[in-house]
Amino acid sequence: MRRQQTRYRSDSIAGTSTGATRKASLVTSVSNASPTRRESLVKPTWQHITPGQLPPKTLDKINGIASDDSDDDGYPKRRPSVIVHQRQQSLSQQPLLPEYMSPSQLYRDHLQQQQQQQQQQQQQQQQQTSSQAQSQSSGNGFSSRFLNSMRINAAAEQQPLLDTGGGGGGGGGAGAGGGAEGSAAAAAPGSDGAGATLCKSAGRALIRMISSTPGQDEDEDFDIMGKVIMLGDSGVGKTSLLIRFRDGRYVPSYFLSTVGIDFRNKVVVVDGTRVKLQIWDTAGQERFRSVTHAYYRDAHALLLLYDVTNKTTYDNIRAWLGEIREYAQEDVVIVLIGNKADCSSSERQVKREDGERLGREHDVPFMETSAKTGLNVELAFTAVARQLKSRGYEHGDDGKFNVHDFVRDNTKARSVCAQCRNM
Ligand SMILES: Nc1nc2c(ncn2[C@@H]2O[C@H](COP(=O)(O)OP(=O)(O)OP(=O)(O)O)[C@@H](O)[C@H]2O)c(=O)[nH]1
Repeated sequence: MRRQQTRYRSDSIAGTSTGATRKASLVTSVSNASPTRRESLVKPTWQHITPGQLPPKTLDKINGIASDDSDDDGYPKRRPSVIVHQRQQSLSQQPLLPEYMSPSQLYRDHLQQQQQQQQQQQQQQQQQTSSQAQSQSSGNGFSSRFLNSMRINAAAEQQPLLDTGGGGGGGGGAGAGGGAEGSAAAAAPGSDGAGATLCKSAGRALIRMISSTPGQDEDEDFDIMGKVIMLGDSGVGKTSLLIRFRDGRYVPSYFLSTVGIDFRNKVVVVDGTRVKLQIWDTAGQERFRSVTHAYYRDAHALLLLYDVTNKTTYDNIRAWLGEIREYAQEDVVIVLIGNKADCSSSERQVKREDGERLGREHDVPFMETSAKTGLNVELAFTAVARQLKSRGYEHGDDGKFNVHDFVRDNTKARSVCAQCRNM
């Protein structure tokens, strides 16, 4: 299914959100930094990506990084400390949208665009209602079938995102997930590229705004809270992985792309300690990059994803690491994830060994996951939760948790799901 083509620019990483020339290097997520990690980082360069389609040829080489990442530039290094709360404390004061989202002109512009699009849709809807079953809508060229399917799709998508019951579902074939899939499949063939783009943005944006309404989990009690950000190219499966972890289900979303940024909370119990993960799902598309940069700085952990069926997303991991060095804290926990491990070997473009090598090179734990089958999804978030708990050692942990060992000991081998095998 066609997804919007995205072009990454190398200049998108040139500036900082603060305007300061920050050159602090991201040394490691653990205290004994390996010098090889610093030296192996290469200059971030983005490549073209067409999620869901065959990627363009990988560049022959990626440029070497300027080694001006010394720590003595005087930039104040703010270390994110794990927030330790007492039980029964509520998160109800949390803003619906964080205050530092509003200064982003990019995001405001985008919201404006969406409002215009929604107004257009409402007008279209009124026209359709008055003309009773007209098959083609007048005006901007989008068919009524397309617009209807978009509404159905938004409604179907909204349900699982709002559902905090977690109810197992799995499989993604039934209920709301199935509805989303069905409407997506119905809409796409009838919509041209521009239509698909509108649908991706408008549909998902609407969902995001609605689903950001404070939910029942805000009152959940916890001992430790950590902010986790999911990063990676568009289409690697960040949203799918989050939904799988949060709700235990897989929702195929063929042409819906995340707009801006959103978060979900989930409490993970680690040896009796309740660790609340505030998980931020970012948009992989380059046009939202400046929005998400603002969130790196106080993140405790980053899940950095690539798609094992798309080599370009793997190649871009180095550029992502460059951004992390630029914007995140030095001691942020990073977990490298190769998602869509359920897919067959004929679809696979990145070997597991390549992921392992990249992880070693940058001194970050690596695992392959599948949002579709659930493979290692819990592990990814549990590893982060354990690491955060380890840092909040006043709750009894000795602080000697080793995330590398934990991931290595608990990673399950990939399995190919029957559906993918038959694709
Ligand atoms: N086979 C398979 N498909 C997956 C998996 N995870 C995600 N997908 C599919 O990949 C596509 C993109 O998934 P998303 O979760 O929307 O990707 P994303 O990284 O959030 O994309 P952006 O929101 O654009 O940044 C969707 O069609 C998903 O159904 C997986 O583990 N296995």
